[in-house]
Formats: sequence, structure tokens, C-alpha cells
Amino acid sequence: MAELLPSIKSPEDLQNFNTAQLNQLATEIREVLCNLVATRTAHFASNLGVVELCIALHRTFDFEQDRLIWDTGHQVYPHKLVTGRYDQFNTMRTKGGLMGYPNPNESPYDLFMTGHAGASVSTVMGLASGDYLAGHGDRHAVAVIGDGAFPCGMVFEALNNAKTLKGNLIIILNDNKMSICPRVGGVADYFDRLRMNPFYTGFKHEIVKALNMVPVFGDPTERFLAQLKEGVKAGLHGGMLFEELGVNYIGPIDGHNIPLLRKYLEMVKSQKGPTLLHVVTEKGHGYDPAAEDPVYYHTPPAICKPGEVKEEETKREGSKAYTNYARDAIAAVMRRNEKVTVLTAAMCQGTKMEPLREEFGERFFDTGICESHTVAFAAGQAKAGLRPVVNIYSTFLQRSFDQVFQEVALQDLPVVFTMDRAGITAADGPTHHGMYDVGYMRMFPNMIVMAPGDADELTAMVDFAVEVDHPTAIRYPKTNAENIKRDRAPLELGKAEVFRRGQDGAVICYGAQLAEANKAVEMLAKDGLDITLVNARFVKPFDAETILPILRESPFVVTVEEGALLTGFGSALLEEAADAGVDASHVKRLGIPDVFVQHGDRAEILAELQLDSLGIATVCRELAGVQRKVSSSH
Ligand SMILES: Cc1ncc(C[n+]2csc(CCOP(=O)(O)OP(=O)(O)O)c2C)c(N)n1
Ligand SMILES: CC(=O)[C@@H](O)[C@H](O)COP(=O)(O)O
Ligand SMILES: [Mg+2]
Repeated sequence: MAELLPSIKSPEDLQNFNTAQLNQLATEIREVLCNLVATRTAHFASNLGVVELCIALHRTFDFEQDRLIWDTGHQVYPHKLVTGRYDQFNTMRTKGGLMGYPNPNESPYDLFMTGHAGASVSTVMGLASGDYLAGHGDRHAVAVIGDGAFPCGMVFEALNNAKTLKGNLIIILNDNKMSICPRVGGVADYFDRLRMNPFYTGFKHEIVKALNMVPVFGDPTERFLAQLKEGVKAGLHGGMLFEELGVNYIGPIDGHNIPLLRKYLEMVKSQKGPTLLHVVTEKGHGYDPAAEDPVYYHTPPAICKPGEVKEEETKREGSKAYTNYARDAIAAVMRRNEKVTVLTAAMCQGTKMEPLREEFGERFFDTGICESHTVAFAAGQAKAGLRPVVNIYSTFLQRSFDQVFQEVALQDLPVVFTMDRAGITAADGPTHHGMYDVGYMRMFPNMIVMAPGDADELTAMVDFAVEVDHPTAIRYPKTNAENIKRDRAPLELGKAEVFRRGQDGAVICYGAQLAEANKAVEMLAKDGLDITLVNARFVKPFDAETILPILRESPFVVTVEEGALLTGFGSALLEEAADAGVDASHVKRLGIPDVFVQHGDRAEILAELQLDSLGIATVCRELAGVQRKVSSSH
């Protein structure tokens, strides 16, 4: 039972706590985190790891004045608990409840709504710069960034800029040796070497003490010794990479020791110039199963009883998510064709590609959280004759817009984009819904852009894409995939599939809501409405040959897609109609309107958007009623 937490209405309440109370608070926060994941899936291990760091930060700084950004934002739960949101904590990630990421609408202590990694150093630099120019140069700006997020290109762009900053910049590197999967790459190795620093292992103190006994001034022997001292010190001094960039490096230090953290935070607070404090933490700290398996416990399913966890995982793995179909289809083409490679930007676990990592060794690439690099890298591979499959979530691929344009589309290179989480991602919310990929892919010449209507179609699209000599993009959502029974028309470039023809109206579906559209049409048939149903398959090339006649002949047309209406499939249809001089005033587009959709339950959100069978049927009935009225008044 939490004793201290309920009384904390703001971080000010921490200011009188002694060390024992701060430690107790850490224990209480961990209990609350454990209770939360007992009820629902949520980010867990990362939050367990930053409890002490969060407490020490709020105890040292005044973030009503000072600035704090948690990079990515998935580790923000302890911060929410000490900034007055304990009472609402059990609403976490539910509709209308607390968001699983920082949210300025919830609290002035959350400055940016984030969920994508790597922006924190840039944004706090902007805040520091703004504060300085506004005459608040005494404020401090703190970015807490994980070792997984650190290799993002943007972080190095910020570091490059840091020494010019007027204002107080503090970067806390939260090094837990993990991204979602074990971190990879040269920066990871560098952090490993820094961890070997005697400063952290405890030897440095002794060596520096000994060196300090060497006299600096005096005769030539002393001068030689002084030089030796500086040389040895340089060798001992970790973080040269940062120092060379003009950023002071301090650490590494133990990130689970509150008094030690406070001591070092006080030190960096008084430091002039940009400073990086390297803090070593354990992902999952305080809950042994999470510390032992931080990959699984990054976002575990609800842990009802610890013993049941692995069983849950089996269920999850056994379910037929689109992700599984994509993974299996990619594996199959990799077995058939040695030129096919697969790339992930640190999302091996979410895309379920761990078996591919094991099976394909040299043809599997985890680039870290570096989406822009990944796409340009894939372009290079394609130019060299390979067939790269870039498997990135729709929302994170936004980071590579320019590489998709210049390195891939402009060169017309055969890179395949498999865009997972395209659509509503539910509890993660607006930072993670994959809403914009239809637009950002279809606008480029040379691109072939498609979406499967069901499970087997995804497999067919992957097979098709690796054989095409152009860039291709395939989108699919975070949900289980159904197969719709029918005489399946073979997949053909730029060709839609007409499921059924009716004279009362038409539904044209782009992507995985096809099963819902199909159900809607069956429901409508029971009402006596005979509706055409089209599985569009491609938004580009657009099948004007099939779709425009349907537009001409149908009393109404409803387009269905799980993506932004602006730039989406329905918009493409309207553009085609306008260009061909076909009347489209009877077209109703269903999709995601021009708003940021909040977090919640997937089915519930889709229902609100009228993207489920009931919603589609309702819209069709309304339109059919309007049409009847129009025709009877003539
Ligand atoms: C641009 C972007 N790509 C991928 C992700 C998915 N993602 C979320 S957290 C995470 C790992 C972050 O590792 P780290 O920063 O070390 O934090 P930790 O979980 O270890 O605390 C990844 C890959 C993301 N949020 N943003
Ligand atoms: C913080 C983050 O970006 C990821 O952890 C994300 O929440 C993963 O989403 P999935 O759970 O859909 O893989
Ligand atoms: Mg990490």
C-alpha cells in the first residue's frame, strides 16, 4: 500500500523527503508499476529502470522553471507519478485516461507529446535557447535519453550544434545496455567501453589520487612526470568523443543510487557549457523477471500471475497477426532468393523477426533506431543488386521521408517497404498510429503502393514486390488477419479485385478493413440492398479502368481505408475522377479525418470512425436513403 505517493501532488512535495523516504518512494513507484501491468499491457521494464533517476531529477531541479524532456517518452510513468498523476494512474493507456507518453494536455511538466525516439536533445536545446533569449538564462534544460535512442542521427546533429548554445544544456545518457532488443552498433560498443572506465569500476579514484601526488612544476624530471600525468589522465578520461565535440562528459555513475545521483546532478547543474552525464541503469530493475528478460518485459501483456507469462507469450506468438504473415512471407522469399535482405530499425521484436535474425545471419540487418539511414542503406543495397525489404512501422518510416524520395524513388530502385502498424495502433496513441503512409508513398513517381485485403493477400504482395523492378510499399495494421473466402483473383499490378457487383451502391475498400466491408455488404444484402464490393489492392497505380465505371454506375460510393483521409485512397479516387471528368459528388470517404486520433481500444476507435462493419453499413444505409429520396423527388 503506497504511503508517500498519494500525498505527492507536485515534485515540490519531494523536497523535504530524506534519503530513506526517497528510497521508500522508489519502492512504492515500482509497486504501482507492477500493479499496472497486472491489469494491462504497458511499457514496463524501461520505467522500472528510471525510478531513482526520475526521483533524483525532480529532487535536484525545479521543473516548473527548468526544462525536462524524456526522450521517446515510454519511460515517463514514474515522472507522471511524481508530478501529480497518481490518482489517475489506473486509467493509463485507456480511452480518455492518461497517455502512455508525455502529454502537455495532462501536465505542465510534460513539455512535448512524444513517442518517436531521438528528438530530446534538439528540443531541450531549443528550450534553453528560448529561455536564454527571454532573459531566463538561469534555467536548466535536461534531456534524458536512452542508449537505444542515442544513435539516432538527429542526436548527433544536436551534439554538433551544442557547443554554440547559450543556455544550460544537460544530457543524461540512461545506459541500460538495451534498446527494445539488445542495442547494436558502434555507439553501443563505445558505451560498453565507457562502462569499463575505472571511474565506474571504482579504480579511477585510486589512480587519480596517486597521480595527484606527482608534482606538476619544477625540474625537467617533474615536467616529464607532469606530461605523463596528463597523458594518463587523458587515457583515463572517458567520453572523449563528447569532449571533442565540446560537450563535457561525466560518468558513468550508478543510476540506482539516489544520493549519488543527486550529488552528480548537483555537479552538472553547476557546470558551464553543455554536459553529458552517463548514468548506468538496469532495464527492469527491481522486478527480477523483467531484469532477466527485458525484451519480453519491454511491453508485456497483462501479467496476471508471473507463472502465466510465458503462456501468454505463446498465445501472442500463435495468433495470426498480419505481422506474422509478413514475417513468414519475407522468410519464404529469403529462402527462395539469396538476393533478398531484410532490414529493421531496432524493431526486431515488434516485427517478430527474431527467427529471421537467427536464420539469415548476414542477410538480416538491425540498424538501430536509425530509420533514415536504414532506407538510404537499403537503396545502396538495391543499387548493388540486392532485393532489400525494409520492415519498419508506418509511423517510424516518417523519419525517412526524404530518403524514400531521393535515395529510393528518384533512383527507381527496387526497395520493398513492408509498413507494419499502418492504421490504428490503439493504446500507444497519436504518436504511433500509422496514418500517413498512403500519402507519403503515393506522391512519389515510380512507387507501387498497395495494401492487402486479407492474410493471404499480404503473402502474395510480398512475393510480388520482390520481383518488381521498382520501389514498392505494402501497408498492414496491428491486428489479426482474416482470410476472406472467395474465388481469389490473382494479384496483378495496378488491378483491383471486384468481389461482387450490385446496383444499389458500391463500397471500395483499400486494405485490411475489407473483412469488415464484406460483413457490411452481407448485412446490407439482408436489408435488400445489393452493393458492389471492390478490394482495391493498389492505390498506385490506381485502377481507373475498374473503378471509374463503378463510380459512374453506382448511386453512391463509399471508400474505406484505415488511414488519413487527406492524401489517402479516397482522395486518390477523387483526383482520378476529377482528372477523367467523372462526377464524384456521390462519394463518401471513410477513414481518419484531419485530427490526431487519441489512444484507446482499437475496435472502439474503428467503430467511432465508422470503419467497422456496423459503421460502414450505417453509412451505406444513409446514402441509400438519400438516393431513394433524391430519385423519388424527380
Ligand atoms: C523513431 C523511433 N523508432 C523506433 C521506436 C521504437 N522504440 C521505442 S523504445 C525503443 C527502444 C529505446 O531504447 P532506449 O532509448 O535505450 O530506452 P530503454 O527502453 O532502454 O529505456 C524503440 C526502438 C521509436 N519509438 N521511435
Ligand atoms: C515506445 C515504442 O515506441 C514502442 O515500445 C512501441 O510502443 C511498440 O509498439 P508495439 O507494442 O506495437 O510493438
Ligand atoms: Mg536503453
